[in-house]
Amino acid sequence: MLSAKGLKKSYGERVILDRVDLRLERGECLGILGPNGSGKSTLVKLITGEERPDQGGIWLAEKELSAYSPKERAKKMAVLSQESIGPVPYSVEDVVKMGRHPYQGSWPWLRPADNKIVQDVMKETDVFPLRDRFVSQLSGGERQRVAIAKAMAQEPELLVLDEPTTYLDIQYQLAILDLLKSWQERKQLAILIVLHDLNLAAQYCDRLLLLKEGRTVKAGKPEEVIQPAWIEEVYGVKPLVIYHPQLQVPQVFLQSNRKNSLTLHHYHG
Ligand SMILES: Nc1ncnc2c1ncn2[C@@H]1O[C@H](COP(=O)(O)OP(=O)(O)OP(=O)(O)O)[C@@H](O)[C@H]1O
Repeated sequence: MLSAKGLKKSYGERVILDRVDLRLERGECLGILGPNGSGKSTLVKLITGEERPDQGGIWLAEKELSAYSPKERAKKMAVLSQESIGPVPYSVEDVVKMGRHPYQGSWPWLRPADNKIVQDVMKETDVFPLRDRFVSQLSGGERQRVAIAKAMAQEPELLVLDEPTTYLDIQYQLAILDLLKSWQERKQLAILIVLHDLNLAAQYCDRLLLLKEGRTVKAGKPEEVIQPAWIEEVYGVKPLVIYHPQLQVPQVFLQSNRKNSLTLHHYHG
């Protein structure tokens, strides 16, 4: 569905991404991990065509990304950022309808078949009861569901998300990721997702790519990537990695670097 080879990007003298390769099959979820400033969002910008690489190539469904018109590209790929829909004064239904833009023909642009898709995705994402509300009146979690509904209405084959759960509480984080997972399985959707939460990434992603200073340090299945040595190399912290008792995926337990000194302090009264 998506492949990238030898991606390099610099801003001025600074190399932000250096020889990054990736491959994503239909129906697969690839998580991009790495510390602040490691180049994750820059990688996303290259893949969505917002920025061009200095070197290397990107292929979307076997065709070079730069060969797509914006409309053709939008039929293949939908993009969702942290705050993908601002507090705009449009109704939820109008925003979801915007997802049908790439399929817009001549007037009347929203055919009955388009309208049915809009109604169906609003029900699937549970925003149907909110359909007449202004997006500006919704909570962050509700807005993110609307953003997903709009992306679903676009009927992409690849969905690219940059930290979609950052501002959400744990209930909404799981709700959004579960929604994406079922969409992935039902439609064989390919997902490329930037996540900061290593534990959620290990649970939801089929493969992970770990970046440090613009380079791939490790790529592979969660059990290959979420290992103490790689985490320490990339983040500079010493985690405990334990397998989830029910899901059998690696989970990271953090412990403060100050733990020993605090214990000593306590001990000496
Ligand atoms: N347009 C730009 N011009 C100059 N430098 C930039 C530009 N965009 C990003 N950078 C720099 O590139 C580096 C990587 O940024 P990027 O946003 O890709 O990191 P990230 O891994 O997504 O970080 P975070 O986890 O904090 O969101 C940072 O040091 C950033 O300051």
